[in-house]
Amino acid sequence: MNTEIESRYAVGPNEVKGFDTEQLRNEFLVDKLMQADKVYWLYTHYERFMVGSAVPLNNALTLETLDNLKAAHFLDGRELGIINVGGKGSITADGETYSLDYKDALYLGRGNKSVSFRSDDAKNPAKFYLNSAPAHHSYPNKHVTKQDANVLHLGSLETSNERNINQMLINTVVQTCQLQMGLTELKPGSVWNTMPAHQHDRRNEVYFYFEIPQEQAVCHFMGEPTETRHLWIHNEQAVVSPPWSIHSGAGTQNYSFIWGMAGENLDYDDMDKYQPQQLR
Ligand SMILES: O=C[C@H](O)[C@@H](O)CC(=O)C(=O)O
Ligand SMILES: [Zn+2]
Repeated sequence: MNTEIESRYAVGPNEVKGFDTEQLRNEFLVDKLMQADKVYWLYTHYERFMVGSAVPLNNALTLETLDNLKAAHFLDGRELGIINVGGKGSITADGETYSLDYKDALYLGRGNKSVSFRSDDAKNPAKFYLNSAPAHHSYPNKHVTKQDANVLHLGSLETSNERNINQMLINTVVQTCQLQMGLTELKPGSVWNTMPAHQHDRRNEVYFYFEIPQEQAVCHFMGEPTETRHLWIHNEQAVVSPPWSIHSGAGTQNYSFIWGMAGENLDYDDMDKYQPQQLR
C-alpha cells in the first residue's frame, strides 16, 4: 500500500450555521495533500468526489484500488483528472506514458487498469493533484496543456480580481462524464477570486490553492450567500465546497488555484451569481 485515504460524510447548511472554526476546518479544509512518496485521498460524499495527490520520489507510485470503491481497479467505475504542480514527471496508464510539465493536465477515463506516477528528478519531484468522480462511460485519455485550454480573462485591477481562468478539462477540450477542472491565475495586485461570488447547487467543487508564498495566506469564503463563513488557507491546501455554498477568496497577495467539480451537468456557466452587496 502506498496510499492513505480518509473519508468524510456530507453536511448541510443548517448544521454548519452552528460550527466553530475547528469544526469548519475539520469538515472542509484538506490539509494533508502533497505528502512525499505517497498517494493521498480524501473521499467525500459530495457527489462521491475524491480529492488527492501523488508525489513520487525515487520509486513510482501506483494508483491502488481502495476498500471505499469495492472495485478491482481504481478506475473501474471512475474518471480521473490530474494537474502537475511540481517538477516534471510522467504517468503511465495501461502501457502509454504521458510526460507532464508544470501545470499540464491529464484526463484518464474509466477502464484504465494500471496507472503509475513517476518524477523525473526526486530532488524536484512532480506533485500530481488529483480529482476523481464516478463515471458511467469510458472516454479516451487526453494530455491537456495550458496552450490547449480555453482561457477566460475576467475581472480588473480596479476591483482587485483580474485573473485568467484556464479551462483545461472542460467539455470543449476533452470529453468527460462529469468532471471539470481548470486553473485560475491571479494577476499581480489582484487578490479576489470568484468575485462576484457564485453557487451551483447542481455541482460540488473543490479549490486547491497554490503559488502562495510561505508568509502569505488566502482567506476562503464559504457558506450560504447570506450566512458566510471563512477559512484561512496556506499553500497547497484545498477546500471542499458543498453544492449549497458560495466559494470565493481573497489573498494577502496574488496566487493560483485549481478548481474541480462534478455533478448534474457539464455546463460551466451554470452559476447563480451574488454581487458583493448581496452577501452577508
Ligand atoms: O464554477 C467555477 C469555478 O468556481 C471557478 O472556475 C471560478 C474561478 O476560477 C474564478 O472565478 O476565479
Ligand atoms: Zn464554482
